[in-house]
Amino acid sequence: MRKPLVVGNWKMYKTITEAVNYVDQIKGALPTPEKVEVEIAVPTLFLQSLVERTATSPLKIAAENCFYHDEGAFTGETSPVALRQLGVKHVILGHSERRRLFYETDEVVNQKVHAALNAGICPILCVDETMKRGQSHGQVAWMVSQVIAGLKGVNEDEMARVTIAYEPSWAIGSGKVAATPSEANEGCYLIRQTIAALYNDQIANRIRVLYGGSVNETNLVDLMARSDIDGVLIGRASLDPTNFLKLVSIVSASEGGSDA
Ligand SMILES: O=C[C@H](O)COP(=O)(O)O
Repeated sequence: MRKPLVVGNWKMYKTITEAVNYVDQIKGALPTPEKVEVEIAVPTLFLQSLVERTATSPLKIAAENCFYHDEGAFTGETSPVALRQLGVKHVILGHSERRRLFYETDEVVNQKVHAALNAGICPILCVDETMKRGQSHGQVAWMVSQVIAGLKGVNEDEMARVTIAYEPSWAIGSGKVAATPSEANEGCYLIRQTIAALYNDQIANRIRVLYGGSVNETNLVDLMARSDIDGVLIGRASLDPTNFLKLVSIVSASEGGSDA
């Protein structure tokens, strides 16, 4: 059984005051980490302060991005080694917003995956589809190609630290147009099949695959009941602490559909 993982992605929202208030509000109210793992990915500016505030809490703080070199003349970038030293465990890589707005290619994402793994950080590799699958079969091939390219050179041992997030960009950010639970599950299933083909069934059954895109209170129960969805990456609906806690409790109460 794969343990569910809930990751709130704040993107570029909140001030440090809002961030601290939010974390103080939820850090003592979460289910035990044996039932569900809960993280929030926050802007780099807030990492140190929030990691310190959550040191004894089940809430973990993740990074939204990192660079693919450990150090050097890279103005404005964030070293994965420095993240690790802060106590950050997960980093989101290859989010569709970074691919689209910051021109991150598959090669860049793959370099970042390696840099994170080498630094001792667990990557959450995001893969995307830009339009509904029924509208273009090429979308499936494209999504699968991002999995293959993003994981190029990652060995079997390292795969134990990788999480994949299926985030169709047509479902991101609207709060309304989510993938249906069966579409979301199909995307996660395809990713798992790709991992089985690239590695083996054991690794495919062990890896956590998250769904992201307009997750909310209404669709989360159904999403979590699906066999290949091991958790969620939540943007907009994670911004309000009370709402985020509600979503975490839905995942915690889910029986989980995972097969492994
Ligand atoms: O990282 C989170 C995803 O971009 C989903 O965002 P959303 O829940 O606002 O659609």
